Amino acid sequence: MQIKIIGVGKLKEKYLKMGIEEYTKRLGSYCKIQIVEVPDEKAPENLSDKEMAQVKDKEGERILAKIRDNEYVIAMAIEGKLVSSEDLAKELDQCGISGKSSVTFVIGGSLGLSPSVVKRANSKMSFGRITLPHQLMRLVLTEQIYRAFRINAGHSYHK
Ligand SMILES: C[S@@+](CC[C@H](N)C(=O)[O-])C[C@H]1O[C@@H](n2cnc3c(N)ncnc32)[C@H](O)[C@@H]1O
Repeated sequence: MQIKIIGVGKLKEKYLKMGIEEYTKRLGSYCKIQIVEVPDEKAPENLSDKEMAQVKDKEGERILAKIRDNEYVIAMAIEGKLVSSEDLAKELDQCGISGKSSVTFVIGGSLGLSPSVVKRANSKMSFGRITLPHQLMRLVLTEQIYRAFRINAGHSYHK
């Protein structure tokens, strides 16, 4: 299976880079994993609603340009379907069984995802009603994907 994570902006913090590197290395035994970064738009505090929508739309266009037609897209969204680690494992397993071998997770920028990306997504997944910074979300998601593969393989790790 091919897993792609699309995120907005470059990772800044060393601890996040190190964590993501560790889990992508571990995931190498289970799938092909690719992290794709698209450039972010400047989003100062005082943007109007219209300007915020424009920022999200521009980032959204860049995200959509990285998604091929055959990819099963999971949009990460606070208001999406609440899932457990087992639910994520099941969704990935189901993708494998039904021949969807390219699964792409999309994480929005600081203002969230554009409606066009949400429309393209096959499902909308939430890790709880808390707001995680988008760069930390990349690390949490990488760990959860690793956990999901361990669960599906029946390997110890998940508690
Ligand atoms: C800082 S958050 C964006 C906050 C924005 N107000 C919103 O409602 O989307 C950046 C991105 O991280 C992801 N994210 C943050 N917390 C999440 C959560 N609890 N569950 C799923 N995705 C989350 C989403 O993809 C979101 O677009």
